[in-house]
Amino acid sequence: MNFQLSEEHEMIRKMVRDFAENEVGPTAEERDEEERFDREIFDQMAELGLTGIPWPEEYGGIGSDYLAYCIAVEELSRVCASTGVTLSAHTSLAGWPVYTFGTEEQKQKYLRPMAEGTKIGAYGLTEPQSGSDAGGMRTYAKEDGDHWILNGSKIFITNGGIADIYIVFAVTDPESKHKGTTAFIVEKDFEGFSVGKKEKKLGIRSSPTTEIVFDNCRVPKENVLGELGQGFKIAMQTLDGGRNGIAAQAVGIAQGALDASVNYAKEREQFGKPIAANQGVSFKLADMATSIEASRLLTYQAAWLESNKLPYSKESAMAKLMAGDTAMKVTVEAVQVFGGYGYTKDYPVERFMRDAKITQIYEGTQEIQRLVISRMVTK
Ligand SMILES: CC(C)(COP(=O)(O)OP(=O)(O)OC[C@H]1O[C@@H](n2cnc3c(N)ncnc32)[C@H](O)[C@@H]1OP(=O)(O)O)[C@@H](O)C(=O)NCCC(=O)NCCSC(=O)C1=CCCCC1
Repeated sequence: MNFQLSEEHEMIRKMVRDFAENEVGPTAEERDEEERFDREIFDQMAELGLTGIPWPEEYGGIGSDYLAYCIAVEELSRVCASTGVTLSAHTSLAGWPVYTFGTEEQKQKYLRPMAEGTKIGAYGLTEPQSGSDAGGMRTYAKEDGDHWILNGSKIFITNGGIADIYIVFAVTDPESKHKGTTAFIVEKDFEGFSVGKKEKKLGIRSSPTTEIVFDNCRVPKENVLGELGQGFKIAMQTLDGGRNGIAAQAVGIAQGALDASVNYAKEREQFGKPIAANQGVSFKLADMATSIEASRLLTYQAAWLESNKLPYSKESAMAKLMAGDTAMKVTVEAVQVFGGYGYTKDYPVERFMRDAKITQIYEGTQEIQRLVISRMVTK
């Protein structure tokens, strides 16, 4: 067993950290305030190869692995969780299903531009009536000659409105329950596709979250992803890998909050000494650091398993559960270390705290992670 990252992984971490600190961090607070997505940052990520980390060069990627991708999401989220999730949804939720289930033609047409970063990807599963119960979706697809006609809507779509390519799930055979769902690749310019309401959110405010609407949306038959009726399994398998990305995002948020807290605790003096000299503060920092390290190890393990084509559904759910709870706990503690200043926008910890909350909700709530884990440990 080797816990040392490879030279390639260390190099990717250093490259992304430099980029995050110099290009992403300085505008994070402003973009959060203005709820503004910055396409230029995405384009810079594309130039660095970050938009296609795990995909082979033949599909426009840099041919690295899922661990390198998680390290990138972690480092981005250490300064800006919105940028972290933009990359996570783009890679894990849009790129992955095309790479795994797409035909050669679909990979060249859709994965390549996503990997090269000329197009942005998104994933549409959740509907107003079906969140945790993903199988309860109502978006319906009907055959019409060479096309499928989609009707319905999806909500809470990360990268909604900025994405060019949407991986969408719809019922093609209502009689067959889970086996009656099919995955489609929908382009933003397809007739009948539109972007609906944009959400105003507590956190990850510079990552757009919207509704997407299908009003007799015409999808060519060659845009069915995988087999007819295979959609639910594609959706679930996609989420397994997506959870690694969100676990990495949570680790990054928590690390950013810890780093800020350590610096502050060493500088801030009360009663004639730095507050870090008090065990009431330094023990908090010790607990924060320990939970982050445990979350990181679970996350890297899940990403390593995925990279090595070993089963990882349980491990990715565990990583997301542990890291999401850690991010929430650590960021609340970070605000406490900063005291009154932590509650203001003069320091980043209030943003980290707001951003952390979503990691306990999306890509499956913590309760759904427990459901997935408990089903696997009791089977
Ligand atoms: C886990 C879950 C609650 C399960 O459901 P049920 O009990 O209805 O389904 P069940 O009876 O477990 O299964 C049906 C078939 O499906 C196969 N399968 C299940 N998991 C998997 C899997 N992991 N891999 C392969 N096959 C799977 C299962 O074997 C069965 O097949 P069979 O009929 O036996 O042939 C599922 O619904 C879920 O997960 N919800 C959370 C959604 C949720 O997480 N959104 C998140 C939306 S996206 C999002 O939040 C973000 C997007 C952008 C970025 C940020 C976040």
